[in-house]
Amino acid sequence: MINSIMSMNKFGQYFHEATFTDQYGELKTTKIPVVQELARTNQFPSSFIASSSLAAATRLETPPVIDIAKLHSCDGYSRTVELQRLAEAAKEWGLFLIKNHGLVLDDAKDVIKGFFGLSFEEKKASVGSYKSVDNMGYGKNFVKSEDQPLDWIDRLTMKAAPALFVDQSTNGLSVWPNKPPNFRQAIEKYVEDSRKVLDGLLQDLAESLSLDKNVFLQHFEPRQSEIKVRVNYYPPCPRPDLAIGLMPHSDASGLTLLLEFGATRALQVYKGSGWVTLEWPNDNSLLVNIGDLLEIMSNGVLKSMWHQVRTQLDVERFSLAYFYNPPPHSAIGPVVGGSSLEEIMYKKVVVEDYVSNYYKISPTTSKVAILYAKRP
Ligand SMILES: O=C(O)CCC(=O)C(=O)O
Ligand SMILES: [Fe+2]
Repeated sequence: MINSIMSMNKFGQYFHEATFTDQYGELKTTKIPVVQELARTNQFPSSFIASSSLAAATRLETPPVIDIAKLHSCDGYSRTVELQRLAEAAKEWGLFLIKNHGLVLDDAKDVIKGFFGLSFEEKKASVGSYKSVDNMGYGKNFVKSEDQPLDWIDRLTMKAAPALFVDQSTNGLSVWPNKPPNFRQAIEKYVEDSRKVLDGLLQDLAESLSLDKNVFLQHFEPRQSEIKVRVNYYPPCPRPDLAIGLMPHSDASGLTLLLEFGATRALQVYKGSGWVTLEWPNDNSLLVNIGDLLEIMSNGVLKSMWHQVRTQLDVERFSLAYFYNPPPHSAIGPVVGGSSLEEIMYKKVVVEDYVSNYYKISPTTSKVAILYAKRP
């Protein structure tokens, strides 16, 4: 198998162009092989060998499962118990699965499969071309240099809200694919329906911490809050022992809602002192992550998680990560419970400043982006 490792310049045919600002402030463009095309021909360029050794996760665990029906229940006892479980999950794990959320996932899954089922040329034509410095569009995220180890992933990122957003960095080009023809409609429906679930969870999370139920939600102004949707495709990988699907990171979001299908046991979270592989029932469950912004807003009581994705030899995997953020120009800071004894861990930050610093310094080898908001 090892002789399938080849140098990158043999893969000139199918590539993404990643644009980044180098250490001297100059705009650079580099060519990145398209992993879906490499997987088709069972090729593994050495540029995909991860920099750190990929120790096998020692534990396989199912994250806490929160029942949305119980959170909405008229039965006060059921609701109180579920709120308590929610608080424990968000504090200890920084994530939880949700069930009985009422969301229909089939159309979103179908259009995602449909897009990645197109040929490379069709995919490129479907989304247009634009600079990817802002990590939008079809390509790769977090590419910052020509010699950085690459993730075994192809990604498609769109801004789904505010609805009328005109993005300067894409020079007016729409980053929504026009194939499959119902792609945008299906994802927008999923986004709008999910927003209600996330708004409810923001209230439930506040209540579970004995705070006023709107302390978090009030920052997510409905017309200006920002929603980015990132569709991740991890094709089968010839060397899952050497490559990483998605490098370790925390999300620079308020909340992230994650839908996965295809391979399971791929997402890992750093918990305690090691990586835990998440065992995820193959049903309608979705995963909710606490992002850095909610960690800041909760004064560090809720934790954003450090996570990564591993690849598999013969199974492909899809995921849709939905990043829910307060409006870019708004300022967020810790909401405290009213006790003057509580130590304030974070300062106020403007959301877009936080996010742009996050992208400026990523990728990082540990959870340091949040130091930007730490009080001295
Ligand atoms: O694919 C996954 O399970 C995780 C994706 C993710 O963490 C991200 O897109 O930020
Ligand atoms: Fe993530």
